Amino acid sequence: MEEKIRVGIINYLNTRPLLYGLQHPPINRQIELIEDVPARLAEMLINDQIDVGLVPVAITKRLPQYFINGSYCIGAIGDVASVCVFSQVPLEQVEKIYLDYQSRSSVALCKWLIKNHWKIQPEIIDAQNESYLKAIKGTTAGLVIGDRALQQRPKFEYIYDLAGEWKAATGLPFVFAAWISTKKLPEDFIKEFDKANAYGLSHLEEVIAQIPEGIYDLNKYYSQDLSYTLDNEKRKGLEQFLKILSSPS
Ligand SMILES: C=C(O[C@@H]1C=C(C(=O)O)C=C[C@H]1O)C(=O)O
Repeated sequence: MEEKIRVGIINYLNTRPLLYGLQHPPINRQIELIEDVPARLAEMLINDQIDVGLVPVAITKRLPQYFINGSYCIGAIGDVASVCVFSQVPLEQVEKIYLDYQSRSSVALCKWLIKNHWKIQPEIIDAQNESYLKAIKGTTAGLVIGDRALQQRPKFEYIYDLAGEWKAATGLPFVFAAWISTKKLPEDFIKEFDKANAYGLSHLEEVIAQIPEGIYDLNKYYSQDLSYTLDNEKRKGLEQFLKILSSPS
């Protein structure tokens, strides 16, 4: 039997439509799915433990060569809802900001926004584990991504959505993660893989039906907040972000 292609995928709700597609035939027979948080998937790609992964685009600067596969990504045209700085006070009064240890792209974006868009000078702390969520209070704010961000939303008066802030700063959509590999993948595989992504995205009702009802409207999340197509505008946004990351700050 042919060896399976190891595919790393984020274990948040944001990927569930893509996951749905990948769990269906024929692609499901060709791949082994490995689920983890974005920062861990990035390490797995760097260490050759996966062949392709929906990994944070910010880590491409650590790869000697890379390929962006297919026509789908985790992106947003405006507010994304699940990547935000949460605070009890307005940004101008914030003294410390914790950055999410599960993230790579949003951490880099947040640092850039702090310096170039918000123009504030808080102390920046890299969170090490989940306990930082409890430290977000008073003049201490925190960047939180994924499902945990959706859970934080009702608890905070001030919410700064990073995709919306990027859009305000640059006029462009933002790409958080894309299907990145360090080696060229077979063309026919990419074609099937892309079809599977499209299949999942065209079955949102079924995807949502599999998830227990929570605190956020998933129909809105999948069809308005997140934007999965890696179109020209997103590629422009991605290019601009990668340029920022490679320029000395
Ligand atoms: C939209 C999101 O985008 C994510 C943010 C990432 C990052 O900051 O590195 C990576 C993958 C995505 O899961 C989210 O997590 O909610």
